[in-house]
Amino acid sequence: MTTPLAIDVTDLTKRFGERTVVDHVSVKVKTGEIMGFLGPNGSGKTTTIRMLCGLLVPDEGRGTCLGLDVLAQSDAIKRQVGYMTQKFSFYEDLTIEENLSFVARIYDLDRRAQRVAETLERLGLANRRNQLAGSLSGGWKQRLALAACIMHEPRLLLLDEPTAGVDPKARRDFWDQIHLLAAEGMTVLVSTHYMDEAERCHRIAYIAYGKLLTEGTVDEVVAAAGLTTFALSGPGMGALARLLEGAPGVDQVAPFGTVLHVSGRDGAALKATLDSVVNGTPGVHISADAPSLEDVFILLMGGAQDNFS
Ligand SMILES: Nc1ncnc2c1ncn2[C@@H]1O[C@H](COP(=O)(O)OP(=O)(O)OP(=O)(O)O)[C@@H](O)[C@H]1O
Repeated sequence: MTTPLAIDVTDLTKRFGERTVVDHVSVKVKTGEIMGFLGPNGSGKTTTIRMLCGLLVPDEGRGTCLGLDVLAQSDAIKRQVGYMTQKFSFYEDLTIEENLSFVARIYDLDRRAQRVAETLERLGLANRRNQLAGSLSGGWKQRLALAACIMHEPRLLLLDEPTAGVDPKARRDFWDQIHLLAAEGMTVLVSTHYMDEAERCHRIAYIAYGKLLTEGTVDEVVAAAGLTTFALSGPGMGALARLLEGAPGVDQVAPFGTVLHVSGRDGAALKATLDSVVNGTPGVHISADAPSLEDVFILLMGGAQDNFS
């Protein structure tokens, strides 16, 4: 049996005044899939996500979200969406449980006490139910925010840069939780700038200047970029980086700690440049390396800027 599509949209376009902010974007997301949206600041990720779930009406395009028409049935879609924005707010002098009860009342949910109890349990907040929200660390605050937006049992969860400013352990816990929700059948759309978050998504889409440049699993996106990458290490990496910038076959030079990643789409030209430039530099070690997602995104961003300017 094939998994049904939670999202199936074609040519979504949004203009603000003269500017086309999202330009004919087509996306399919399966039910229970975690889809990450990446791209430079202001590239249209949030606008795309908001159109996908009925929060914003597209100027062009068509399609369905949760089996409902994104143009004609946006109100019905919205009711089945949980949206965790970057800036979530609580009453700091209310406990976790009181905050959730308050949210349940605002949204006029039925079975309020039961929903609050179930959500506390589901997100591992039950032991802390009496703790004041104002005294929580960043990671627990974020978990409370997640609890607040899944209490009405949405089928689609939108996370806008969910772990900005949260420490690595809390980020990992948060992502474990997101995977549990997805395994229960919730579809999740995430916008992020973090490579480690991207790598936790089932699929990713890269958007720049309103255009969808690539999408797929991390491995597919890396393979589709067709990059050859070499890792250089040894003395004088700074000087070597300056020599290699813009040389034939070199599309990008990026330091990763003490190692220099040098990448290009023309593998033979890149190898020839490295042979001639690095030859004669004593102590420099070169090895072929797998391109990282970050290498690919930096390249895509550079290419998009060239096309845009
Ligand atoms: N309601 C609006 N009216 C006018 N312009 C808008 C509106 N909403 C967004 N924009 C503009 O559209 C562009 C895309 O914004 P969007 O928030 O979708 O980008 P983003 O990729 O999510 O960015 P970031 O990574 O910075 O959050 C930006 O230039 C933004 O200023």
